[in-house]
Amino acid sequence: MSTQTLTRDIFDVKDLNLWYGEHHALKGINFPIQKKEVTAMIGPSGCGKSTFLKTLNLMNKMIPNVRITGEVNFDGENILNPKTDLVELRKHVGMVFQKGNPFPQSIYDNVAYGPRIHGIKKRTHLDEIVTKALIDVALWDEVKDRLHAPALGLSGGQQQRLCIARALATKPDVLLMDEPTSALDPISTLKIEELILELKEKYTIVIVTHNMQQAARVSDKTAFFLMGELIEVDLTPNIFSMPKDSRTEDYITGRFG
Ligand SMILES: Nc1ncnc2c1ncn2[C@@H]1O[C@H](COP(=O)(O)OP(=O)(O)OP(=O)(O)O)[C@@H](O)[C@H]1O
Repeated sequence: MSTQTLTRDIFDVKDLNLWYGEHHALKGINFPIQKKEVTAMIGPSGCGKSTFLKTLNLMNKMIPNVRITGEVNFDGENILNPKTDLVELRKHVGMVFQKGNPFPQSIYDNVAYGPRIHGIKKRTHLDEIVTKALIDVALWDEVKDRLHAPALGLSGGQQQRLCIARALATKPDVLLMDEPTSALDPISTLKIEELILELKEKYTIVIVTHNMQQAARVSDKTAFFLMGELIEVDLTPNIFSMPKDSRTEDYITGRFG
């Protein structure tokens, strides 16, 4: 999969539909996502934000009874094509979940996990990758003296930064984040938000958040989902100050959801 492309859209999603059994969870989504921007997805519970996010690296492909139609073009290739190599795709499109979910291994082994899967065995090379990823998430100073201690001994906020480091260690192009701060205290949340703003220099970030202030603080574009439909996507200040659709306005002004 080439990481070179002439267009600024890293994803171009066309007429995407997804069903869980009979339930039509994503309805005709058309959504270009631009490189090196932060795109936030907001909307009431159950509107399909996580489902959409997971479709970008096919995390939901293995769920029984899922049917997906349309196109999810990543770097010019439709990943819905059955030939897509999922391990390779997830190397390029990493994911961070709601709650930091480190493996029950050392801090070092958590970060080295992805590179090892991709065949990197040389200790000096792994050391370099682990150090860089931990520096990138501003965790290095806190853990450099205990790299071989269990990752589960870290605080919740540190665990979440470790999981971001683990995702960064395979050098992805895109980082998908599913409510990455919902289980964190305000200070840890602030650190992750600062990190997102730094990471967007190098990565494309797509984030699901329930926190509209967070979307306003960290994202360049905001997409509003409602009952499986993408109602509108625009520059974040436009969505929060002059949304085009009355349903977006009702949601952001707290009239429902
Ligand atoms: N594995 C699954 N099997 C069946 N239905 C599912 C599955 N995952 C999600 N759904 C359904 O699909 C719809 C969209 O769910 P999704 O998790 O994408 O919404 P969301 O907007 O991310 O919600 P929340 O904000 O509460 O996390 C919901 O009705 C949900 O119940």
